Amino acid sequence: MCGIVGTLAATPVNQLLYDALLLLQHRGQDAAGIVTMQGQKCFMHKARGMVRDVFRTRNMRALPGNIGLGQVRYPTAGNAYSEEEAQPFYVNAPFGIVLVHNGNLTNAHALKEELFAIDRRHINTESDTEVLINVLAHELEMAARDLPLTPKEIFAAVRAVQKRIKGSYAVIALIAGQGLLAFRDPFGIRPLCFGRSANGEFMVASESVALEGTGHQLDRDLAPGEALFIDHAGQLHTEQCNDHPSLNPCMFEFVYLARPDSVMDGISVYQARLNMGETLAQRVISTMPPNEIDVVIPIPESSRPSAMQLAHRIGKPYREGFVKNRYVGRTFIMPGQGARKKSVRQKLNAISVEFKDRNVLLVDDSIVRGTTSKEIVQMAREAGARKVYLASAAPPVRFPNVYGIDMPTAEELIAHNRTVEEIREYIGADALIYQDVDAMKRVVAALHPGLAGFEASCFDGHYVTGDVSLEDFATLRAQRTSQPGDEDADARSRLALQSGGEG
Ligand SMILES: O=P(O)(O)OC[C@H]1O[C@H](OP(=O)(O)OP(=O)(O)O)[C@H](O)[C@@H]1O
Ligand SMILES: NC(=O)CC[C@H](N)C(=O)O
Ligand SMILES: [Mg+2]
Repeated sequence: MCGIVGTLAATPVNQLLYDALLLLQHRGQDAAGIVTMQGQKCFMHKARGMVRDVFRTRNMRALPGNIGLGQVRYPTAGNAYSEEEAQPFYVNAPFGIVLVHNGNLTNAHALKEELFAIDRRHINTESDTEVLINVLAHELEMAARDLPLTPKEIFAAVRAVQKRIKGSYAVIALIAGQGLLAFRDPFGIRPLCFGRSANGEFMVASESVALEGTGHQLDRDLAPGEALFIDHAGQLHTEQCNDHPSLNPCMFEFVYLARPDSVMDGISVYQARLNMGETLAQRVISTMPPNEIDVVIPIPESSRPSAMQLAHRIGKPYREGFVKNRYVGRTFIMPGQGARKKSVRQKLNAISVEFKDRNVLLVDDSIVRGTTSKEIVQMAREAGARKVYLASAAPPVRFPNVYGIDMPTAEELIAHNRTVEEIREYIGADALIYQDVDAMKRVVAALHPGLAGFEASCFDGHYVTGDVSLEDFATLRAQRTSQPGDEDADARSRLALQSGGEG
């Protein structure tokens, strides 16, 4: 789940893109990049790091032009440590294209070979986004006749792209001298919305919060499979480019990834989290007498709405027992377990008075590798808690994710092949209560009657695109367990395949 944004305005867009990327920073902390265009020329700056560190004044000055796009990266394919895989990507032919991508292509490895053998295109990194831009470039070349490109030709190219690429993708691209293109995968797994400012400036972004925070009003989400093209005159064209679109947004966006003040596919993320708190409260009530709980304490940041609603429902006080160091980023989206583990204690500190001699119910939005919960339960005990109960607003995370959340192997998941009792023991809590998967789907779906379902594979093992092969699992797993500077991902991928594929 990276954060992507694109904009077309009547004045320079460099600051606008920077501001939008800051609003999307929670979606990717590893690298950031912006491209602007003036006439036919592209100006790019990208590097590893957070937005504030990547863009200095001199970099901002070197980004002229009234049209541009940007990305904050959370690496979920390819190599997390490679500067070259920071986005945007650029290809010079045809026309000059730059592109940003949120999601994961599950067939990137096969496409890479196909691109070389048939389309004569060389891919120089492990990034699935480099594959994607080359597929788009090839299909645009096939569809285009004369300049300027027509929306019809562009949408024909997107249609052809959608036939070749598999997995999840929300994409924004600029075609030099032509305009801004955006499209979304036919299952609507990754989010993408657009809106306008009062003076007609246009913005497309991963989350509505990026629009609102930069003075734009949300128009609507792109439909699954739909493409949008804004030509240089600012004229908006849209077209459905898929014959079988169906809306299955990623459940993990509602659980953790998105900001609570965003509205995605018509669903308020905040309301979804409140609803999860409500059903979690019912589980708590049916598991243990609420009288055994003195206080409900959220594990900051993402669990707050669910914890608040849970406390309200069981009639117990909601208190802030942990203070978050606001200068430490999100732990879960850091690459590498070492960094994640170290930063939990740097990030959260307990306020002893809220724990001393009390039975506390800690609430988190999710338990993935168990890194946070294990530390936090220990910290609650050290702060003097009598009993430490833990509740998770999401069900157990048992299956790897291939659509843009960095959990490529089952073994790293604390709930994989473990019973709830075994997980409780590992974490060291006195009781562990999980959300029910069907209840979660029901209460979030209730906020949008038009949903086909959810991409909730990490909870239920069902992969909505229906075409993820053992080889796809193995390739991703090999890539994502590679170390900095490790050139041997392909060899490991073959080994993993021989030894049985899926995590
Ligand atoms: O079981 P784990 O592997 O530890 O992963 C789950 C934890 O990671 C996330 O927090 P994070 O610190 O990333 O962000 P937040 O501040 O938005 O809650 C999430 O909210 C859980 O607390
Ligand atoms: N999480 C994402 O959207 C990542 C995009 C792309 N697969 C990358 O790893 O750079
Ligand atoms: Mg958290």
